[in-house]
Amino acid sequence: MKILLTGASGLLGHAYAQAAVRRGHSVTALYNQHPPLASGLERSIQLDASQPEALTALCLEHWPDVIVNCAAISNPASVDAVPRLAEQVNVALPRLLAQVSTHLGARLLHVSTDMVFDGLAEEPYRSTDMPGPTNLYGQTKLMAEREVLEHNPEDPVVLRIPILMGNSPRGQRSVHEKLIAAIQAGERPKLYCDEMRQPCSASNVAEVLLELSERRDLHGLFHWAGSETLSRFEMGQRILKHFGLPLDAVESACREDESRPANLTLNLHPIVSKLKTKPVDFEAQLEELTRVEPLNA
Ligand SMILES: NC(=O)C1=CN([C@@H]2O[C@H](COP(=O)(O)OP(=O)(O)OC[C@H]3O[C@@H](n4cnc5c(N)ncnc54)[C@H](OP(=O)(O)O)[C@@H]3O)[C@@H](O)[C@H]2O)C=CC1
Ligand SMILES: Cc1cn([C@H]2C[C@H](O)[C@@H](COP(=O)(O)OP(=O)(O)O[C@H]3O[C@@H](C)C(=O)[C@@H](O)[C@H]3O)O2)c(=O)[nH]c1=O
Repeated sequence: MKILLTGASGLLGHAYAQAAVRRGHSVTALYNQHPPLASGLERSIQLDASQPEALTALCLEHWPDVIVNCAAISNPASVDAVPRLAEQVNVALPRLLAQVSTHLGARLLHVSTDMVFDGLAEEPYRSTDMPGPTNLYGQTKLMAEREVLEHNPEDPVVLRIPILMGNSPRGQRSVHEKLIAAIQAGERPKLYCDEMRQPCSASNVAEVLLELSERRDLHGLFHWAGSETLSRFEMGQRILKHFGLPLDAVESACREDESRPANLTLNLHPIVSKLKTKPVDFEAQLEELTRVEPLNA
């Protein structure tokens, strides 16, 4: 298949590009500031999502079978810092991709987040549960879901995912990379013992996205996550243990404000029983981590 991938230089986009190339698909990778590092790409094209005209022209010229959207201003602090750009990348871009993919008859897969929920539920969140984002990042991602489902009514996939583990292309993005860098910079990070997450590896989510790219019969709004829920403090302790670092290099803390949802555990039905790809536990996610120099060092 001809796949057009946005956000190919990011943590998830890089993992998806590698998986899709391995499966023999033709991947055209879009990026903004950082050229993608995956090998075997058909083409890499610099394209700022805040300039929609160029993207439309590219889609019409390239006419992909599948469009996978991994581009975003991808965390709450960044969205708060650049709200206008976040609206363009997190909301206007998915809307445009939904409109163009409908016109092309292409399959659209859009990545969303567990942070569309308020974190107050007693039970794991189902994909039919009422969202209630507690920060601007979650609000932009929820708006994007609605844009995709409205403008691509045919057979879109919106996949909500949790915080991702994994080795990022430039070695600065993911949980263990940020944690170890802070410790190496002499900090003693405070990790929240009252913030529960269901982390998953970028490689496992990439496999799910790839399977869904190929399974046009499966479409709609789905949840995917790891098989374990743990606190951010527990995640930190397990990462330190994995790398043989002293456990007292971090300290336990409680969340200071309600903009950080407490418990975002997701219910993975119905998709978990329909896919060959299975959720991975935290140990398997740790095993993937290597403290390598950034790929483009
Ligand atoms: N990582 C996580 O823990 C989680 C991520 N998600 C979601 O998963 C998806 C991927 O996230 P993740 O891989 O972490 O993101 P990253 O922050 O690692 O990468 C973001 C990507 O978006 C691209 N991008 C940013 N701004 C623009 C722009 N103006 N024009 C074009 N491209 C742009 C970046 O390109 P460049 O760097 O080249 O500028 C990069 O490729 C996002 O939708 C995110 O919301 C959801 C839950 C958790
Ligand atoms: C988890 C955590 C964060 N922080 C601080 C560090 C940082 O300044 C800020 C944000 O934390 P993080 O960088 O982990 O980002 P976070 O706000 O947890 O967002 C995460 O969730 C999903 C939605 C994503 O999209 C990911 O990109 C990931 O950034 O909070 C603590 O002080 N203690 C903690 O335990």
